[in-house]
Amino acid sequence: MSAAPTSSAVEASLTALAVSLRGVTKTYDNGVMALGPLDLAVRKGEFIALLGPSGCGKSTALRLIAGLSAPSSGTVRVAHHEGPAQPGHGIGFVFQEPTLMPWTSVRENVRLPLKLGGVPKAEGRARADQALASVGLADFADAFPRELSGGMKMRVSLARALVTDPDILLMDEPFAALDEITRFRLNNDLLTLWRSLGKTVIFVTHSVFESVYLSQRVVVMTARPGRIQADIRIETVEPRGEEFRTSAAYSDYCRRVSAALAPSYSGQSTL
Ligand SMILES: Nc1ncnc2c1ncn2[C@@H]1O[C@H](COP(=O)(O)OP(=O)(O)OP(=O)(O)O)[C@@H](O)[C@H]1O
Repeated sequence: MSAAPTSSAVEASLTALAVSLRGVTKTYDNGVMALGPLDLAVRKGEFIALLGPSGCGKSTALRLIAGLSAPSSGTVRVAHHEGPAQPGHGIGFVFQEPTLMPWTSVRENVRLPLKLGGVPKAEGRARADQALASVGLADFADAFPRELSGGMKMRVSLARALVTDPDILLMDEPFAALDEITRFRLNNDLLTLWRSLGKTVIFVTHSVFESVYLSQRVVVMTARPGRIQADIRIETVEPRGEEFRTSAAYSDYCRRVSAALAPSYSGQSTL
């Protein structure tokens, strides 16, 4: 019989978690049961992909983790915070749309979270420039959003999420609207950033290929109400790069993830 874990061992395993959802459900006011019960644990520094059919509750799960919405039951725990997370505290959110303010510069767009947090202007500008440099846009701080391509706008959105130096980055289909070449480039740049910054990333996507390429774990969700259908660890030589995309291991993982996803689509029209 194995010995019971000591309290310090339990404490150590808890502190290693960035996010934990236990028995979480979400039913909206209109009666739609979007989620759950959902159990999910994400370790600090881990990069996970949440993959599932449209409407299965992926965005709902991110909103609960971000503290933008409350669960109907169960507990959401973010790092050391019990209960609802405080928006903007330790969490950066990147949406599918870059949602930039068209009337002001790229630098001011990135500085916004710091401005709202009361950070002095000079410091905010310096930190915004630093965040822009980290996403390869050092030369575009004075440009306006209308002057940028779709991929560049998404980089600005990423810089804005990083400018507060959050521990956790929540990304909701950020590259879905981009062409494939731009998307691949952003995938690589995101991996480079993740390796250098050591943040926990939860990345929502519809794409099996993207989920396998980016993440250490692909969490496949069922159709609504979203639960965990499969949790697949992607083990490969790190740091992974373009050669991973064309490897046999990559194809094998994509097949496994697709097979795990298939039941979530049963009964749904594919038209
Ligand atoms: N504020 C809301 N009020 C009522 N229903 C909602 C609300 N937000 C989402 N829903 C419903 O909850 C379900 C889950 O939505 P959610 O956006 O979380 O799914 P998703 O997996 O992110 O979908 P997609 O991949 O299409 O973006 C959907 O049926 C959606 O219509």
